[in-house]
Amino acid sequence: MRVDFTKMHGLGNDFVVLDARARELPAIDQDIARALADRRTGIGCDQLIVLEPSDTADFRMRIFNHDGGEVGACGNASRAVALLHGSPADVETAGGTIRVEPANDGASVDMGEPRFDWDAIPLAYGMDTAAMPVGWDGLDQPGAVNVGNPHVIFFVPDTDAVPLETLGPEIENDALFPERVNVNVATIESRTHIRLRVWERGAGLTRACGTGACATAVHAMRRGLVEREVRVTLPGGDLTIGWGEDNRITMTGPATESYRGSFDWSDFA
Ligand SMILES: N[C@H](CCC[C@H](N)C(=O)O)C(=O)O
Repeated sequence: MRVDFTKMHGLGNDFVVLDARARELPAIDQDIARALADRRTGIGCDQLIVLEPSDTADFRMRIFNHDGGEVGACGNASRAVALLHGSPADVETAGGTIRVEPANDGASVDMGEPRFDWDAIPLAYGMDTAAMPVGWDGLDQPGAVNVGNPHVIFFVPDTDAVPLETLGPEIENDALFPERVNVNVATIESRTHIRLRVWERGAGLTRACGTGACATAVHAMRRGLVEREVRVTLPGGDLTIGWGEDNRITMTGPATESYRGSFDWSDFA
């Protein structure tokens, strides 16, 4: 069975997008997702995105990390899907329903409301998620926010000085995080500018993480460190994050279609 795909990215965080809204695809499992995401033997991407019909929204977006794990949110992919869809839409995800609005060379996404309760992150036991009494090798007193997926956020003097390639997986897989976690290290450059690097759960170091930018901005706002709209600079570029009086997070930034292709399903199944 030949299957079409669209290769896309948001600030270098890249995706293989399969559109199963008009044509049903065979069942996708962790093994197939991992095989397609593999950069050596597959098509290669940080996340595999599958669009499907939905009973509760305009359509459904399923998100599989590079390691095959299915997760609840992907900010950069939400903008890519907005560009692909071409008009405003409500999109069902495992982490909640979001609203995407395509704009010139990207999109704005209403990512919904952040969750701060320890058991909504989730954490293995109760604590103050605005200033957690934990630390790892010089990274301490983080915050935690769920924006459809779990994030832990550390403020540091210099994001580039943090050995995220070793500390990231250590924290990602710590027993404190029963569903693992995305690890954010951020520097507050000003009241309207944050610099951010992310070790992503199930994908490792990526060029950008949209939900990481949302979680980090909201945590910094919660601590009173920045205004309610900030520019977040990731290795791949900038996103604008707002946290409205309605408690909803808005993320605005670029999205890019790289190329279109097709593959034979039996090569990966
Ligand atoms: N690694 C994330 C999913 C992708 C998030 C990131 N690519 C984004 O743009 O939000 C997780 O396991 O929750």
